Amino acid sequence: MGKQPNLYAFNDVSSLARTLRTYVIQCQNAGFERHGLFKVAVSGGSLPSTLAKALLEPGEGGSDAPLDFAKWEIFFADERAVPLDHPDSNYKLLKDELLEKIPRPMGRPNVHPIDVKFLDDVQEMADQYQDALMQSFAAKDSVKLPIFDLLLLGCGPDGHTCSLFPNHELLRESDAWVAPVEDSPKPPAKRITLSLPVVTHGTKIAFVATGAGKKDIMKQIFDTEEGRSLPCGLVNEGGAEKVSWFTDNGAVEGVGFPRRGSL
Ligand SMILES: O=C1O[C@H](COP(=O)(O)O)[C@@H](O)[C@H](O)[C@H]1O
Repeated sequence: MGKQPNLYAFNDVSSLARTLRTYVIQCQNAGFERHGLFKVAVSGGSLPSTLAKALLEPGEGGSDAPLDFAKWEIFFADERAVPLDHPDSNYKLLKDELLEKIPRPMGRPNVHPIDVKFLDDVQEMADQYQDALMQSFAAKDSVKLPIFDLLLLGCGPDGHTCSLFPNHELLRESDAWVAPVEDSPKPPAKRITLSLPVVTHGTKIAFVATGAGKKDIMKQIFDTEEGRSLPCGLVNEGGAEKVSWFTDNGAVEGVGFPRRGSL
C-alpha cells in the first residue's frame, strides 16, 4: 500500500483547534525557512471559524510559538463571484472570523481577494487570479505549478472541496491553476477555484471537517471505492502523506480508516 493521508480525530473542536494551531505554526515556520514568507490558501464554509479559534485562542496547552502574520500571504482556495461584502463571499467570512480580529502586534497578512471588476465574467476573474498567483510565485514558465506552503480545505457533505464538485469536468483540468465555475450545484453558481493539480502540489494540505453532518461523507471517502473518486478522495490520492485531516469524533463515527489523536 502507498503512503496514506493522516486522519486525526479529537473529542471536541477546542482540542482539534489546539492541534491545528501547532500544525499551522509548523507549516508557517517551514515556509519562513524556505522563502521568508508563509503562502497559504484558505477555504470558506465552516473552516474560517475553526481556523480563527486555532490561531487566536491558544487555549490551555496550546502552542505559544509566535505567529507572524506580517509574513503571511493569503490566497483563496475558492471564491464565489459576489461582492466582497456579500454574505456569500469567502473573503468576507475570513475577514469577519479572523482577519479583523488579529491583534495589531501580530502583524497584518497580505490578503489576495478576487478582483470584483470581473463579477460578470468568471473566466476573466480566474485568469486575473491566476496572474496574481504567478506574480507571487514568480513562475516564468506556464508548465510550473505554484507550491503553497499550506492549503486549508473544507469537505462538503457531497465530498466537494474548494469549488471542485463530484463528477464535474473541472476535476480533469490539467492546465489552469485557477478555473472558472459557471454551474456550481451549491449556490452561488458562479465561482472560481484552484485546480486539483495546484491543490495536490502543495507542501502540506489540511482538511478540517467537524460535526455529525460530515460522518456519512467521511465514511464514503475513507472506506469505499467510490469515495476515492470524489474531489476530497482525489486530493487524498494525489497528496497522500502530505494530507492531514483534522476532525472531531462526530465526523468520523463509524469510519474504519486508522486514525490518531495527535500529530
Ligand atoms: O462552498 C463551499 O463549501 C466548502 C465546504 O464548506 P463546509 O461549510 O461544508 O465546510 C468550502 O470548503 C468552500 O470553500 C466553499 O466555497
